[in-house]
Amino acid sequence: MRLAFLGPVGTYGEQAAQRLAGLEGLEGVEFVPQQGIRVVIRALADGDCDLAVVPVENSVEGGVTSCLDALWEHPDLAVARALVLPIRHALVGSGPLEGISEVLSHPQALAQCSLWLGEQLPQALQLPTSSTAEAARLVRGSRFRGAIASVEAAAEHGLQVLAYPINDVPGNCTRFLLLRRGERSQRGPYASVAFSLHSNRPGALLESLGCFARQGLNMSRIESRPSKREMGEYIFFVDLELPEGAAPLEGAIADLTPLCEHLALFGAYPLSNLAVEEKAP
Ligand SMILES: O=C(O)C(=O)C[C@]1(C(=O)O)C=C[C@@H](O)C=C1
Repeated sequence: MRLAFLGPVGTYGEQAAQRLAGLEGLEGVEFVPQQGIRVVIRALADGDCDLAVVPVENSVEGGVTSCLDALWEHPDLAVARALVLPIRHALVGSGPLEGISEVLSHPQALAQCSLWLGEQLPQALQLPTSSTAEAARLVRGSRFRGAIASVEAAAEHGLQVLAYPINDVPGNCTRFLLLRRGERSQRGPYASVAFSLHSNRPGALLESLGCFARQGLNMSRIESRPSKREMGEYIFFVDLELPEGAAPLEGAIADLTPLCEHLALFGAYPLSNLAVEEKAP
């Protein structure tokens, strides 16, 4: 079984992929690194891989927009499981911290460390890369370039840890999804849906959210993304808690369907939260 993740080795995506494969009880998994989140999803959609792991939301920076857009574009993909991973960034490199004039990393990681960078390396140029581990790979051999990546990525790519932890919020964590092709389940403690509405009129969004409220479903997240067709037209992404099985979800979807131009259930699935487990005594 081939599992696509955001490469190269040493990304948080790889850590999440290994944990999620373990939680699914999968054996003999071949972890296949890819060059970007959209490429990860395409590897699954095109049949090159059987599973994919992608980040969907960070506790500080919010939704990973490329993941949300790709889910909307691929109705053949389903969410099988979710995992919240604590994210503890390090500044890694080969020279002393004082000599660093360029910092490379994934834009999400640069944003998650922006206060630290502003205080410790205010003059350094910030350069975006396709992943944190790619940044680590690129700074090898340089004394003036540093990367924001995990401590594991530093070891993987033969770099020193120059500062740790450097994320601005101590509880920084990212939610990852395990995706597969095929039917989207309606059974599980969490569900993700997205919809676009027929009409842009007063109360239209309120009416659509009422479908969840009437079934007693708690929304754990709502986020809108532009439809990309015209200004002011949106797709709404909603995560729901399903404490009482599939029936309330089926009821909500039945009520919501006539209000929507397009409605997609990405699946109902279990979620493991390693950030909560880390805090537990
Ligand atoms: O670059 C990585 O290591 C990733 O796994 C990507 C990613 C992201 O896209 O959010 C994952 C976790 C962190 O939030 C920072 C970067």
